[in-house]
Amino acid sequence: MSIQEKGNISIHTENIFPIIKKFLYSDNEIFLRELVSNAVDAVQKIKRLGSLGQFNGEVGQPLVQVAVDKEAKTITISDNGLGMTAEEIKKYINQVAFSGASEFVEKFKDAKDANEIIGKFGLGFYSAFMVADLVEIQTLSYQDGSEPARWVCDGSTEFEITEGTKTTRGTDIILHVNKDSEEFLEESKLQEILDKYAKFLPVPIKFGTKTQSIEDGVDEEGKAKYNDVEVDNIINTTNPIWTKAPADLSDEDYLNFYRELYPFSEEPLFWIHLNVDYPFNLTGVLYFPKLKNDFEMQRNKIKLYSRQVFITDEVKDIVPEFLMLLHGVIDSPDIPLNVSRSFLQADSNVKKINNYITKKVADKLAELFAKDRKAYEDKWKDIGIFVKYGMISEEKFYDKAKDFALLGNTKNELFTLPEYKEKVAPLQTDKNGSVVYLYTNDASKQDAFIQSANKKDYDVLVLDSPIDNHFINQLEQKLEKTSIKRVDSSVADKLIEKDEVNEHVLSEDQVKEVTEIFQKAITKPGMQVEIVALNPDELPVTITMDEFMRRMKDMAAMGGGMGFYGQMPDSYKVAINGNHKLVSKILKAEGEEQSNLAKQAVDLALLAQGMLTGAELTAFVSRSVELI
Ligand SMILES: Nc1ncnc2c1ncn2[C@@H]1O[C@H](COP(=O)(O)OP(=O)(O)OP(=O)(O)O)[C@@H](O)[C@H]1O
Repeated sequence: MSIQEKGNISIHTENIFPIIKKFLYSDNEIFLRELVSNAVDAVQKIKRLGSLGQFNGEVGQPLVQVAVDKEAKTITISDNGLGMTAEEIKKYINQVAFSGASEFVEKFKDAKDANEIIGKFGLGFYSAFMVADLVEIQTLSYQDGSEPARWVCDGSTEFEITEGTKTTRGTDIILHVNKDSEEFLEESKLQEILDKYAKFLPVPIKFGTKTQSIEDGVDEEGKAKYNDVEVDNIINTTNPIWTKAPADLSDEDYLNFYRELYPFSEEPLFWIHLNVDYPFNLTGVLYFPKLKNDFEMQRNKIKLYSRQVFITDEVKDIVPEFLMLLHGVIDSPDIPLNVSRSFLQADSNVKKINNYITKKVADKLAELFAKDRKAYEDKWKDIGIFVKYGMISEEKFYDKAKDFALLGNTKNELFTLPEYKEKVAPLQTDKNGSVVYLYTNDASKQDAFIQSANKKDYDVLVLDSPIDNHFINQLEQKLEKTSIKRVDSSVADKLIEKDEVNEHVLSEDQVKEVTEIFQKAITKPGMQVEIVALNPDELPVTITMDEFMRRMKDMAAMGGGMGFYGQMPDSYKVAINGNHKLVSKILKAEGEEQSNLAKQAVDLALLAQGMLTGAELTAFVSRSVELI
């Protein structure tokens, strides 16, 4: 066989392959994605040429094959696509689409992974050199009178084009796998990579064969007979549901697809089919999962595809942050995959896509709410977190969600924001005209406070998830004339300040005396005694932390830039109900009996707050035993 041409791949300066290898080593598995998608492209091109009447031959059954030969240490990717002439190889393969290694290195400085550069430089084909030290192309073009061509290159800038041996239309890419990459000669490894990147490619991809049991007539007893036969192992589904019209799909189709993507997950709550072609192209299906407690585990479950080729499951900048817990697939050829993250954030398509997804999610929730409120309420436990997170982080989402966000109270009733305001405004408006919403973040711990509030016919919301602190702040900013207080931030009578005041039964001197007695009885630091005139039915002693102080401390603890408050010692109010009969009893008592009664009352209040521990708890128990 005579050599037709020897030459240099047109890159200036030195060899780029060592650079490719060095920089891209971490995800060298993408060579298969690149070569298989080139093969798929070639098959689709011949189909298109056929339908345009520019190719009159037999298009045949489109097929891409991946084969491995362990002995020869080769991986071959074959297609029956349009093939290439020797001229085309020179044009498309030899002229690497950038001007040189120096530009490459310059541009690649900020890139974090191979994805970011491979496509950008039209290097898809050359990713083969990440795993092979010799790459061979055997190809036959569809064009009339074409000769088969062979190209071979050992990873230097030198190549060789000769006559080829291919007798049917299409291309074989043969990789002679290098020493470091022998793991790719394992079928299981290749299967895994194909599953990851090629599972939904639009052309059937064959990877070896598999045994299948098929029905073959009946036996003497009339029972079906089965025969084991070898069939092609087609690794992909060529038309996944996101490429179809929603009208052609049933709920079962969506659920099956979900099961295929996340085999061991619980059923999703509902889903949204995305489908736009202007001003950007995007299709996909997003599922609302049933949330578990471990949110981190559930992030990064959205897979990003470009024309059915898997690209990444890091969709952080494409999907709004608050929807990162959704699962599913997004497919868009319009997302720039080959640029750095900071560029992505500024990209106008990405912004539009972000807004579109947010809007679709809001519309879907509004629709579910309007169509079947009961079903929506049943799901609220799971979707509440998305909705609240969305309301906090995206203004536009807040505006839509304010009509379908729900607030739940300690009686397990759910209200929309307007409904809740209407419910509580009559009783819970303070003397300044502000409506006060009360909430608990731990209903069992704050039970005594909840009961006191309920006695006054106040309603208490349950806002006990980690996101609720932020949600409360957001609501206060957005809702007019509304303040939100934790139910234990004050004694019930003072939670909502009214004009009417309870009469004190104590004289001024008695107030002083009671204050002194209790101050002596308290051993914990940071406790402020205050004598208040409450309903005689209320508890004699109540310990509270001021709402403002508590929030500042919570924020400091979460690293919210409130360091100053974080360093402040805890400070509590000890409210003594001057109208309680125990207080008159204490006033009448003397000496040790008096101080013991006061101590006992304070300890009971501490106990109710879960603040009585250690030696103090032990002392309380012995004192209690004495008293009974
Ligand atoms: N299997 C094939 N059959 C026919 N032509 C091919 C095949 N593989 C590669 N080519 C040709 O070689 C060109 C270069 O391929 P390469 O993968 O380097 O870049 P690309 O596919 O154009 O872009 P990218 O892969 O970066 O998205 C292709 O555009 C195509 O014309």
